[in-house]
Amino acid sequence: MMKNVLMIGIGLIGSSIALCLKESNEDLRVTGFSLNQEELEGATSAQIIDDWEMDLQKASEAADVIFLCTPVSVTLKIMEEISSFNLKSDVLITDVGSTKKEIMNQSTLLTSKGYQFVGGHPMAGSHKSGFLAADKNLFENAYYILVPSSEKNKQSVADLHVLLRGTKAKFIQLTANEHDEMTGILSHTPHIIAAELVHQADQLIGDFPMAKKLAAGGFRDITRIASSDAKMWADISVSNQEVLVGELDKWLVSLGNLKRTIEEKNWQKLYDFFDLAKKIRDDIPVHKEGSIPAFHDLYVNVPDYPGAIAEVTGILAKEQISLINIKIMETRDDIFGILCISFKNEKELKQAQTVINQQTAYSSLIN
Ligand SMILES: NC(=O)c1ccc[n+]([C@@H]2O[C@H](COP(=O)([O-])OP(=O)(O)OC[C@H]3O[C@@H](n4cnc5c(N)ncnc54)[C@H](O)[C@@H]3O)[C@@H](O)[C@H]2O)c1
Ligand SMILES: O=C(O)C(=O)C[C@]1(C(=O)O)C=C[C@@H](O)C=C1
Repeated sequence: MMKNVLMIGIGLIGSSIALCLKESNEDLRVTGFSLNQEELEGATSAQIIDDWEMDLQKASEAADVIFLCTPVSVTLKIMEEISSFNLKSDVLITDVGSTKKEIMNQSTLLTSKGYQFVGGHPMAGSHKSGFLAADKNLFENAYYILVPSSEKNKQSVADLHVLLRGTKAKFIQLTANEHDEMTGILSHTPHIIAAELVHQADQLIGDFPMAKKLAAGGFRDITRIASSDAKMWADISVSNQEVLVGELDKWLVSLGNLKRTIEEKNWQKLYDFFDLAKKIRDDIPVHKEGSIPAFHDLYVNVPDYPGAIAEVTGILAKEQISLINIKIMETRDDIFGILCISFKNEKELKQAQTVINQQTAYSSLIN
């Protein structure tokens, strides 16, 4: 029988999930809801959703499954709103928010009415927003965290595994506290630090306009996530306030210690600091399959890059190797560049290097 899935929010995550649902479930009708008609029409034309509705009550009451894919503060409000509707008695409601404690607390508004709620968070994403960035491969091999609201949720968790199998994600269960503690350190704090680094650099650029050109490798790598959506991150920071205040307190202390070590020119202590960080970082399996997905980057040296981009992408297309990102890193003022091409997994990265080596004279490096 046809199941009605309601996607509340059809941005990057809602649209990417919609594509995965449609890929692996034939008997689904996906309806989109948001406040933006242009977005709803665009996502329908792009065949991400089957139809759309701007009446939340009507859409929610017709749904068998509801995905809440809006910024966290909006999700909290919508949970309250839909809890007053006459939803189907067996409706399954889930969300994708980056924090879980507030969401799970709010879910009692739904579970107290007998509705099933399972908190969710696919641990993959991007600094891009909106349905135009939708990607059905976004969650492949990533962890998809589920937070059941009670023991009675077992069947709903199992139903979500089946419904979401097209994501090719790995499902794990955590409590809301475990989730917020870990993501606070591994995801939320890095975003705060990346944004603060950009603010600091902006002051420098005011004094030395030339600095913009020098903001190459290291700065680019550590600040990519500062291009993320401001509303999403303001919401996350407020929602995970307790963990983040604790984390930032620890940072203030450790940065103070580091500052003193540099003031003292204590070379050995600084060496040990960087050496230990390197050992720990090298041991975190961010580049291996099945862990937090990372971009698998190939750096191709292209002295005459305008023609080289077409040549390299042409070879990859011919060999049916899909790239997920391509950028030019200019290291000098004259025409000289390094193409940084990102792949979804290590296998495609290595295949790409092999065919580029075989079919061009460009040198390349995996990093
Ligand atoms: N972007 C990521 O990397 C990522 C990864 C995992 C989880 N998340 C979480 O997923 C959720 C969505 O993030 P995204 O990146 O898809 O955001 P997005 O900005 O791409 O999309 C947000 C969607 O919510 C809709 N929306 C906003 N306000 C609304 C309102 N008041 N009523 C109805 N709809 C409204 C927008 O129209 C849009 O469709 C957030 O809770 C975020 O924390 C994001
Ligand atoms: O890759 C990125 O751009 C992300 O920021 C993705 C990221 C993360 O911090 O890992 C961001 C927030 C989400 O809740 C989950 C994933």
